[in-house]
Amino acid sequence: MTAPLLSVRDLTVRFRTDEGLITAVENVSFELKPGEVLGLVGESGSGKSVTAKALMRLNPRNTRYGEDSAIRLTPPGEDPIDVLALKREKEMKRVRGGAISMIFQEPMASFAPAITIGDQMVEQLRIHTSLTRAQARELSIEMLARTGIPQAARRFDQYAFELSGGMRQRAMIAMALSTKPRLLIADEPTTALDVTIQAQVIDLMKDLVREFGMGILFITHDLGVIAQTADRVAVMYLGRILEAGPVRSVIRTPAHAYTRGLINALPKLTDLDAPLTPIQGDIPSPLERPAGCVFHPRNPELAPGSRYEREVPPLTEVGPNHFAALFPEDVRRPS
Ligand SMILES: Nc1ncnc2c1ncn2[C@@H]1O[C@H](COP(=O)(O)OP(=O)(O)OP(=O)(O)O)[C@@H](O)[C@H]1O
Repeated sequence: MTAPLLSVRDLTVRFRTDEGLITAVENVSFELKPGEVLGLVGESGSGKSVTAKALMRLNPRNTRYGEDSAIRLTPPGEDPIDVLALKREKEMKRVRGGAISMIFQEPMASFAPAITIGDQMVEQLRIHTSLTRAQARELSIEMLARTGIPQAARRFDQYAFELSGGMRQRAMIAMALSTKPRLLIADEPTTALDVTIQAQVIDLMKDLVREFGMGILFITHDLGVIAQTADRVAVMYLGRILEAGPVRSVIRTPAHAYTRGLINALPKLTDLDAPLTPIQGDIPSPLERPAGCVFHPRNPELAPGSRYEREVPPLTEVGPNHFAALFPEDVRRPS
């Protein structure tokens, strides 16, 4: 069995604020193998970005991690890295931009406006590899070309604002992958792109995963994108994973009412007249997290006084490698 590249155990992330302690992520556990794409899906505020940033220790100073929380990164052939135990900036460099690269929704955020794309790529390679300047230049141009950027050598000398949106996205991916990270975190990387370019970028990422054997954590609120991209998916709501499993199994046979709600809220191309059915109610403030199952106030399938109002349901196996936050007696077995 392949050892997991990433193992997240009981991750709890809280923020100290003037209004009190905010719990953004609570007891989240998952694993990612080399060459695997794990989708993290959920509505705005569910804790996806906070989880991703914890993997690179990018959360701000007011962050408090749970005492039992552990994030372990094991790059193949290297010693494991206990990410939450890293103390100094120098140690964190091994993770940030080294073992892990991150790409964001807005590529402008990844590029400094007054430095050419090429200079930034070379700089990053010089920090994380032992390549000479000339070798770093050569590799950067090759990576730009690999991501489908025409005239890569000319683009290398341009600034981010000189590129179109789709082109910038590709340049960001080229930069993130040039250091050959073991894990790529992609936070809503295609949301701002039009659908054709989105499909191209997704195909490109899948090719590169296969070629480099890296793992990808793909974060999005769009289950449709996850269906196209991921091998496995974890569904988050208010800081908790409510369902996780192989992507087909979760989308075809969702076990949790929240996942069913997300699926029913998707437009159906086969029936354009069908009304969209949004999940009822609003996401509560993280300062007022519901007791029991965090989704219970919005769950139309629960009777008043249900156990889910008081007790946190465990992640129970509902199918092969497929888990949902349900008490075992509520798991519907296919008849
Ligand atoms: N530095 C911070 N201080 C206080 N609260 C924070 C901080 N960072 C994030 N939060 C809160 O943590 C919760 C989870 O935020 P997060 O950004 O991870 O959600 P998300 O699922 O990524 O949403 P989106 O899809 O909108 O990016 C939110 O309620 C957010 O307001």
